[in-house]
Amino acid sequence: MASSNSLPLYERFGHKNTLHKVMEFIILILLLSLLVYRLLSFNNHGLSWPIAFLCELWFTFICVVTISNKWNRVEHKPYPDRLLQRVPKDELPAVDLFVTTADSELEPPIITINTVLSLLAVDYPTNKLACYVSDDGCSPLTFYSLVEASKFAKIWVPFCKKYNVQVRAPFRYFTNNSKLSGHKNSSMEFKQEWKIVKDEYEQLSNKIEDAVRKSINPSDIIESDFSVFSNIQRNNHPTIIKVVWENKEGHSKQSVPHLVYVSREKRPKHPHHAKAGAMNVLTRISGLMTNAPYMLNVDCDMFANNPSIILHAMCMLLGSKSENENAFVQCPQVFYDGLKDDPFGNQMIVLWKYTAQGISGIQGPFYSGTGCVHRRKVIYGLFPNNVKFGDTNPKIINNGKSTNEELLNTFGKEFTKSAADALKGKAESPDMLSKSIEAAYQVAGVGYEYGTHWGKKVGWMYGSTTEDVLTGLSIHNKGWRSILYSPNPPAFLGCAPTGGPASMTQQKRWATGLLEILLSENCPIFGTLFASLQFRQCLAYFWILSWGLRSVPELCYAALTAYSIITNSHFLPKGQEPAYYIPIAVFVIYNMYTLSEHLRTGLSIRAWWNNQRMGRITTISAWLFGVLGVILKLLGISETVFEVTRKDQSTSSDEGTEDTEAGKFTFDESPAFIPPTTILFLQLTALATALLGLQPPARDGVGSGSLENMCSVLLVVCFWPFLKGLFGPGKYGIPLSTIFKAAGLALLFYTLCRY
Ligand SMILES: O=c1ccn([C@@H]2O[C@H](COP(=O)(O)OP(=O)(O)O[C@H]3O[C@H](CO)[C@@H](O)[C@H](O)[C@H]3O)[C@@H](O)[C@H]2O)c(=O)[nH]1
Ligand SMILES: [Mn+2]
Repeated sequence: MASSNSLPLYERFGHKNTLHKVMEFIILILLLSLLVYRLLSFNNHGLSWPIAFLCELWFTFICVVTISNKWNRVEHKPYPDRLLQRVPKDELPAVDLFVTTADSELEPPIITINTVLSLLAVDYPTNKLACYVSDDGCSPLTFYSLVEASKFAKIWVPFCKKYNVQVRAPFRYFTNNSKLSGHKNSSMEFKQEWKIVKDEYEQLSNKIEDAVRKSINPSDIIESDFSVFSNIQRNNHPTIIKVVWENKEGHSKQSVPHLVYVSREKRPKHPHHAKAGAMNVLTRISGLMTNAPYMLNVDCDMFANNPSIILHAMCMLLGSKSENENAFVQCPQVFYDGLKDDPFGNQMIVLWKYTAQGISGIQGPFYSGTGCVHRRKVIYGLFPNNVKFGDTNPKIINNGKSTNEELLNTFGKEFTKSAADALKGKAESPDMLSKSIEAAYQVAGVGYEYGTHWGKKVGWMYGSTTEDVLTGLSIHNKGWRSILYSPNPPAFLGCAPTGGPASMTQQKRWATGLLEILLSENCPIFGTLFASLQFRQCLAYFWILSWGLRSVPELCYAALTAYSIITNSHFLPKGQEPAYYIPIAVFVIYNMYTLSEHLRTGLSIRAWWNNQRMGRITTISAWLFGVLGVILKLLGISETVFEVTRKDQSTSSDEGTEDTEAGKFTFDESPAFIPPTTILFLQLTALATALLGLQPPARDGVGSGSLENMCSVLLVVCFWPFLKGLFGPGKYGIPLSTIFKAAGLALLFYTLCRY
């Protein structure tokens, strides 16, 4: 792809942020002085002093890591026009598109097919794309929906390209443009086509809705295709691979990319490795069918919102100085129809902006599971120094040699040739998908991976419920870099979980998975010591992998607050000491700092507050339980499982009544709600003790003071949703059993404090 045209295909811009850096340093200095104060006054205080010291040591360390993470924030800008000038359209590299779904109830098929349709319609030559859908739910409904969607795609894809439609997920397109009036394009032809396409989409969604409601049996419709689904159990069934649509027309205005449905074999006694397992099967099947050198993967709810995204990603992957620089391009996770002011604190807008851009300036963003384009070679375990374009003897294992035997041991028999081709950069694929179906069945079986390196050295890595971070880490360990790309409009949009329980499930899984990595042989420290992970990237990984661990110091600090008031002792400096102002200053500056991050991102004060509050709630509920989950796993008592997050169907505008309720916190029987409820009870008890003058006399003359009281009030304010939950009806109320358990724990704590 050499060309005289030497303009770069993408550029990198740094952000200066002096004010933030100054604030970060002030906070760090204040925290350090608090530590010094603790050390100087270590004697004459009880047990609360060392506990507070350890907590503050942790907070200080996290502060240092955060400073490192955000030190050089960078952004990237691609130049697709330059790419198109340099590479003729039909010489652009092929890209395989992966969509995963796992449960047709939690992940309604209409959502999945919208994602698929948006991918099929991206602005990229259709003969260079192939879309593979993995269905771990083995659901005939999902399959039926895909078959119907592929028929609709034949008018949808050409329509989008002809009129340069911006949002190519039809459900979004038609809710945003539900009336033709006010549309930019007003030609007669457009109006007619728009109406036809809209009608067709309505029919499609009605069909799927009907099928979901069981009023029609999908098997009546395409019988022969459906027989394989009869009497099938989700967790015990053979592989099903169906070429839903094969593009035999090449690249033309009317053509639609290949679409393949895959439900890999599942057997109760064989581990399936959740999403990581599904991704590896997709990698192999696509390797046999199309073997594209690049692979995009999205979760079933993450539709392509920016039709140029693949072209843009290609700029960054093809435009690096050498091919051995960037392993993958990750787009931020952005959500559509996000609730106003982020009441559940899970839209992560500030996180993606400040932290991810910062890490982008070190070795590159973490791989976050969706909205990411990988080089296939990288997924096959290649090291950057082994990649030479068209290298005839690629080395997978970093010892300089790769024999056929190595390939066989690594990838398995049926896959040796495909892997060798991909590693060599040979882009030959069979001219007919159906020719490779038989081999595809073999690589999708439960037994295929035994004796190979899938999940260990190549492919998506096993051993964590956050397989994404683990897979990205193994790539960074090899010395690869990665790129964060945040285009406007956002590349992909998905659904953020709403309601308390769904958020808790997700956060618990993340905390578990991340901690699993930290406590395994994949701990990033080894990556820095023995492999090519940069030191600051190691810190960045530590920052995310330790999310769950944060619950411990936060819980201790909250408990100390109550303990001090109940026993009339103190763990924070007293009014007459100069150190009194340290915690106050930390509190004020830290909040100004986070507030300014939110305001600069265009978010409201309310959104800032919600994020602060949910930060505290999530940490001592879901994250704490994540830690417990890992401890149980380490003790061999239980296994960690991948619980899929519920994806709510888009709340359309006519459900206005629901809106005000949507942001309200909801509860279920989950034990994760016990610790926050307990903490709330403890603070209320403590404050009541203080207000009613029931505190025992202070032992050393200095009892609890204003700082402890302020802390306690602050905690009550943070846990306000739980206070309301004590009295809320139905799902808005904390279940009685949870309340009793929490009250019991609080009483136990109180008694232990007093005696
Ligand atoms: O056994 C499984 C379980 C899940 N999935 C798919 O994995 C994706 C992510 O699941 P979801 O429940 O939406 O989890 P989230 O917490 O929203 O996902 C984030 O976190 C996960 C790791 O915890 C990553 O895998 C995801 O890519 C990332 O978006 C979905 O497409 C699922 O269909 C499977 O294919 N098989
Ligand atoms: Mn998701």
